[in-house]
Amino acid sequence: MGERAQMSLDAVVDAAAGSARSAAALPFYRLLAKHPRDPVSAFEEAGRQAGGQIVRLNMGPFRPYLVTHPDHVQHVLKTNQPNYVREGMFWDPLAPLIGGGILSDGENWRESRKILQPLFTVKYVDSLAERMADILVEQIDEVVRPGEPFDIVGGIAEIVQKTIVRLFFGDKISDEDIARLIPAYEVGVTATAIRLVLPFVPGYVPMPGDRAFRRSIRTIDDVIYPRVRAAREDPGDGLDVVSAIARARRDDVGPEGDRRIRDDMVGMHGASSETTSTALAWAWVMLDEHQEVAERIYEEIDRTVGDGPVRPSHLPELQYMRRFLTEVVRLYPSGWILPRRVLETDVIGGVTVKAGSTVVLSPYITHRLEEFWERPLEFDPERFAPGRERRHRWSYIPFSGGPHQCLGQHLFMIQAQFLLVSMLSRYRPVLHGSGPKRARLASTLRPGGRLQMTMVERSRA
Ligand code: HEM
Repeated sequence: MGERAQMSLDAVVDAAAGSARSAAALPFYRLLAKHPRDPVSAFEEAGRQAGGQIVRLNMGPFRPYLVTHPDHVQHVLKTNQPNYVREGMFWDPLAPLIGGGILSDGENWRESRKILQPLFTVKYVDSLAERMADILVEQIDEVVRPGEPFDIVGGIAEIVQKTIVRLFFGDKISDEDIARLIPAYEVGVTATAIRLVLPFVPGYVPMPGDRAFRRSIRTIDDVIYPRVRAAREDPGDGLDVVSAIARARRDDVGPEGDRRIRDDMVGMHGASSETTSTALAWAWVMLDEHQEVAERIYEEIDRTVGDGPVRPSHLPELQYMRRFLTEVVRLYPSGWILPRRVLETDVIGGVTVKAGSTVVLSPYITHRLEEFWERPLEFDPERFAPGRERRHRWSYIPFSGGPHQCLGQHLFMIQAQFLLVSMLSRYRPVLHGSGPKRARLASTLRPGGRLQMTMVERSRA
């Protein structure tokens, strides 16, 4: 029997919820068995079979609803958002790392959001832009040795993370502490990845990676708490994020106040560095796979920036680069799944979702729905050219939407443009290894395999 037939057999009218139907069940465990080493392909296939309908992914004891149709996404993220909280099986494993601040939900999240929102307005982020451009160039010069291959995922992550830590902590953090913090964050976000695919395994059952995860938290806390205390003693008027938060939280005294700032700093690092690094790793893969796109980018950089250093005033002119990045995060949205717990039984698009269950939104799948995207699997930045494809507002959700919408969207765009232009105005990338690159499961979807790239000095005529 085909999977679709199986699904429709499983779908029954739920009398208790009036005319609402139960969601069809999709035997996800079979897809996992079919792609044993590649849960991302299993998930992609589930998305194709669901075709925008709400389905329950049957994983044995755990059966989350997969919600991908833009109308349904809008319902969960906006229309009835308070009913869908960011907690539950997917979030719980990360809770010891991210704590109870900006990446949580409820009252604490609301308070953090109110404090952090002013730090991410276009105006405020633009005021950091000069400094960000300088920090990035420094970091690129440290990591990139022209003519020598470097690991794309690791190398780009190093540049991005160091830049973010410098922006967040200003000169309140030493190079030695940065060198301890960054690997600890890396372990923190990767060690629990296995619990994402097996979210029904309770926290008390030991899993590979648990001890490394706990060690990483100890290191992070060892580095961050003293910085937080120092910022609270003397917040000054610095633009760095920890000082700004310390000023905003000057009334939250004692260890609890320290903890709230720590949670927001760690939450923001988690939300910003892995997502940005992953998107930028894919950017290099896309440049390599689409030479005609790369040529247009080179031409735009030559025309606007030339061989001088990129400055914030160049950014508005980098129109094609923006479309390119917008398309990169469509095809490879770093936040590929957005899980929520359902508080009260609800009906979405005629289908009942039950209280206590988990709803999984997936930008990755929504961005690939044929009904809403022309040639969805093709990489084509021009689809974002003014006046081109018209689309459903909620069919493009790389930065989520509604009250939890990403705070760092503008920061990402600026950082990504600075990084790419700084590198491409001086070098041409040569990627090693051939064939299409597959997404690999981490807390975000990184390009898989050992991807290496050599930066070759440009010859200018
Ligand atoms: C390619 C880059 C990025 C992508 C794809 C991305 C994506 C997302 C997504 C999907 C969410 C929503 C999570 C949810 O609804 O559960 C989110 C939230 C968030 N992002 Fe980003 N993000 C990126 C970069 C950044 C950067 C650079 C920052 C800078 C600090 C940042 C800060 C945040 C914060 C603080 C939240 C939590 C907002 C809240 O729940 O109130 N992000 N991001």
